[in-house]
Amino acid sequence: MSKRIEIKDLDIYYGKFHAVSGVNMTIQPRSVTAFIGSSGCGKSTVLRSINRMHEVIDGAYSTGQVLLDGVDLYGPGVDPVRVRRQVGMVFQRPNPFPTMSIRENVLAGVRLNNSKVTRPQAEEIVEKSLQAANLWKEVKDRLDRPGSGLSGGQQQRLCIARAIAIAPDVVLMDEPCSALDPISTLAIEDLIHQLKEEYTVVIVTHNMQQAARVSDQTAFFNLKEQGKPGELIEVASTEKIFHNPDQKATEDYITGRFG
Ligand SMILES: Nc1ncnc2c1ncn2[C@@H]1O[C@H](COP(=O)(O)OP(=O)(O)OP(=O)(O)O)[C@@H](O)[C@H]1O
Repeated sequence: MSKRIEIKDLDIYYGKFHAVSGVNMTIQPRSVTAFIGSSGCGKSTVLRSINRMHEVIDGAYSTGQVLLDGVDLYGPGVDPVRVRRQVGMVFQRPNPFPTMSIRENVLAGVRLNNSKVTRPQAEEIVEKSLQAANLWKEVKDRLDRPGSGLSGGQQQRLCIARAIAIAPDVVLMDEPCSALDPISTLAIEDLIHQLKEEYTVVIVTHNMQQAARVSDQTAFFNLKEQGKPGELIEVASTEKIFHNPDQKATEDYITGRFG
């Protein structure tokens, strides 16, 4: 199920270092939002705050709210492990578990959440997730072979299958194509278009054309100056950000004048 994300007055710290300041934005269900901006402005940090992943770093914390269909992920009593079940994540480098088979890679998160999954249920989840990740046809005859034997692009689609196997509400992607060749990149971009039919998708990308191709909404982050926290400068439809942004800094970045 796809859910709406609302980020309210979000500040994020790594110990004493104030990494990101005052982020406010809404992300609609069944849409793709791209985070763009120069290196170090906090895109990955904000992305990771949407499933509380930044908290695994010692001393990291945040203030403000991240609401999923109105429920604050940082509210009292909310278990971060539960949050990570609702909000899946795909990383820059494909990271299948190398010794596990393709089948067991898809099921890894499912088994953590529910050890009682039956064999027929497991088979159904494997096929459905690999179909949804556009990988089924390529691997259906070798589900027992190691995930590490696949190409880089296939491994990334396997990681996407693993992320969606747990039926999350949101899929986060941190530069999912940066380690891939152009053909594999296009396969992942096609997949992102399909994923938004069922999920809320948020992607960090350094590739402007990719942001323009895959996203409905774009958020531009920037540093006011070195040493200051990153800020959300502007968020709007991708069409507007790329053709008629309100802020000069956005226009300068889009047109390659800086960043
Ligand atoms: N684990 C960490 N410990 C301390 N500081 C960190 C950590 N991770 C990130 N930072 C700092 O937080 C700021 C934001 O980093 P972040 O990785 O979110 O930026 P980014 O916009 O995603 O950058 P890039 O585009 O280079 O990936 C940077 O100053 C970075 O050095």
